[in-house]
Amino acid sequence: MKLYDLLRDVEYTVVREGNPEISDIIYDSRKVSPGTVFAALKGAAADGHKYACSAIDKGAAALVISDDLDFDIPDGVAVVKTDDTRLALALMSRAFFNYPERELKTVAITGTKGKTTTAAMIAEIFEQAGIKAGTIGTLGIVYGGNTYKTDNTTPESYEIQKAMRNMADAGVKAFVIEASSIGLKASRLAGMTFDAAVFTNFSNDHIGGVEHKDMAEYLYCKSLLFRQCRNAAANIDDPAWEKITADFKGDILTYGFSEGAKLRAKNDRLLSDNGFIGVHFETEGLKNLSPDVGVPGKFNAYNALAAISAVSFFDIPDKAILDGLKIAHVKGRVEPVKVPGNYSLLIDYAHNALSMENVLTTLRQYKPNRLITMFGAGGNRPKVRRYEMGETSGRLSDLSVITEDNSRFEDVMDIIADIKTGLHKTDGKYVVVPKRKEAIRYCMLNAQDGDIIVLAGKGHEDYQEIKGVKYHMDERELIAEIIEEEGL
Ligand SMILES: CC(=O)N[C@H]1[C@@H](OP(=O)(O)OP(=O)(O)OC[C@H]2O[C@@H](n3ccc(=O)[nH]c3=O)[C@H](O)[C@@H]2O)O[C@H](CO)[C@@H](O)[C@@H]1O[C@H](C)C(=O)N[C@@H](C)C(=O)N[C@H](CCC(=O)O)C(=O)O
Ligand SMILES: Nc1ncnc2c1ncn2[C@@H]1O[C@H](COP(=O)(O)OP(=O)(O)OP(=O)(O)O)[C@@H](O)[C@H]1O
Repeated sequence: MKLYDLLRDVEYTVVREGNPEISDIIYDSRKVSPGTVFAALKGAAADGHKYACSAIDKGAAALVISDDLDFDIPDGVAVVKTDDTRLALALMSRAFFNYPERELKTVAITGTKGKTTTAAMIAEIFEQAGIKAGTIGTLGIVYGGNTYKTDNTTPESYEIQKAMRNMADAGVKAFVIEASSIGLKASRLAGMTFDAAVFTNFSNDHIGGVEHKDMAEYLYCKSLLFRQCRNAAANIDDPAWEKITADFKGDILTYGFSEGAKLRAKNDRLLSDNGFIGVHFETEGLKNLSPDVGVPGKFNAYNALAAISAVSFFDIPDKAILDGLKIAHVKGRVEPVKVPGNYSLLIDYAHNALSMENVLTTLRQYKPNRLITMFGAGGNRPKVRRYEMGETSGRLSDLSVITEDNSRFEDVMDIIADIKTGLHKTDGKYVVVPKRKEAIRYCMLNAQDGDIIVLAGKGHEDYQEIKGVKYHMDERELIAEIIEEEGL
C-alpha cells in the first residue's frame, strides 16, 4: 500500500515528500526491515524518535513523527508529522489491514473486574448461536481453538488490527475485546466504532507507576470507550456507571439487580448440583430469562448480565444465551472438570494467598460437604508466599493436600516444609502428597458426596518447571488418566 493511502484517516503535514510503497507498519525500530514505515511513539521508558535514525539505517521507507528530528533526513525517506503518533499508528493499522471491524460484529468490555469472564461468556453465546467468535484480552488472542499470547490485555493497535484481520480471514464473525483503561488511554483502540460497549464495574486499581495518576484519570480513561460505540450497556448497581457512560449519545441499556435497570435480575441463588457449581437468577424487563451460569459466585451473575446485555444488540436466540452461560468459563479459573461421582472438581490459577482467599471464600458460600484445596508453591520465589498460602488454605479449607508446583531449582520437600509452617498457624487438617498427579489421585479417590475440590496453582498452564526444564503437564490430562487407570 502506498504511504498516502495508509495515511488516509490521519491528520498530518508533510515534512519530506515521498509516497513509497509500504510493506508493513513498525513501531519498534529493532523490528524495522526495508520498505516499512516506522511510527515513532513516546512511551513510558523510551521515545521512539530517538530510534528514528536507526530505523532509517535498517531501511525504513518512511517515518511518522510528532517531534522534529535532530538529524538530517537522508534522501529517499518520506517523513510526515502528526500530533499523536499512537493515534496515527491505530488509524494506519486499520487501513493497512483493510478495516477488519467492518467484517465483524464487535464488542468491547471495560471495567475493573469481570472483563475476561464476561468476554468468555459473550464469545460462548455467539458460538452457541453458530457465530464463530474471537477474543482479545488477558488470555491473549483466542480464536479457532488456538491462543496466541500477547504482552498486554489490550495490545497495541497494530496487533489488534492484525489479529482482527486474521480472525476475519479465518471465518470469525464476532469479535470481543477487553478494553483496559491503559489501552484506551494509549489509543490502542482508536478509530474503531464498536457495535456494543459494556461497563462492568469500577474500583480502586491500576493507580500509580506507569499506570494512572489518580482515580479521576482512571475513570476518565474508561469513559473513553463510550465515545466510540453504537450501543452501550452498563451495570446500574455500580455508582460510577453514569460518569463512565456520560459521553454516550444514546439510550444506555442498564442492567443489574436495582429496580431501575432495563435488564433486571432477581431471585439469584447459588447453584451446586452433581458437579455443577454456579449461580442462577431470573431476568425481567428487556428479556425474561432464567439462566444457570456455570461459574461460581454472585459476581458471576453480574458478568452474565453484562454478557446478556451485550448480545442483546445482536440477533441471538435466547437458547444460545442460556446454553452459552451454562458452559462458558475461563480456562484455568474455577474451571469445572467433569468427573464421575457426586463432587465438584475445579482447576484454578490461584497461586498466591489473595487469589486463594478470593476463590476459597466464594466456594465456602456453597456450603460444601468439605472444601479440599490441593496446592503447592513455586520455587525460587519469596518464601512468604508459601507461608501465606499455607495459612490461607489452613483457615479456609477442610483439608489441604500439599503437593508440588513449579519447584524450579528448589527441593520440593523444602517448599512443602515452608507451606506447612504457614499451615501450622491454623488448626487446618492436611496431608502431603509430593507428586502432583498422585495428589490429584488422592483427592479423587477420597472424594465424598458434596465435596468441592480445588486444584490450585496451575490453572491454564500446561507445564511444570523443574530445574530449568519445562515438562508438559496438563491437569485435565492427568485427571483423564486417573479416571482411566482407576476405572472410575
Ligand atoms: C506503560 C505502558 O503501557 N507501556 C506499554 C507501551 O510501551 P511503551 O510505549 O511505554 O514502551 P517504551 O519502552 O517506552 O518505548 C517507546 C517506544 O519506543 C520504541 N523503541 C524502544 C526501544 C528501541 O530500541 N526502539 C524503539 O523503537 C518502542 O517500541 C515504543 O514504541 O507499549 C507497549 C506496546 O504496546 C506495551 O507492551 C507496553 O505495556 C507494558 C508491557 C505494560 O506493562 N503496560 C501496562 C501498564 C498495561 O498496558 N496494562 C493494561 C491493563 C492490564 C489490566 O487491566 O490488568 C493492558 O492493557 O495490558
Ligand atoms: N463482576 C465482578 N465483580 C467483582 N469481582 C469480579 C467480577 N468478575 C470477576 N471478579 C473477580 O475478579 C477476578 C478476575 O476476573 P476477570 O479476569 O474476569 O476480570 P478482569 O477484569 O479481566 O481482571 P484482570 O484485568 O485483573 O485480569 C475473578 O477471579 C473474581 O475474583
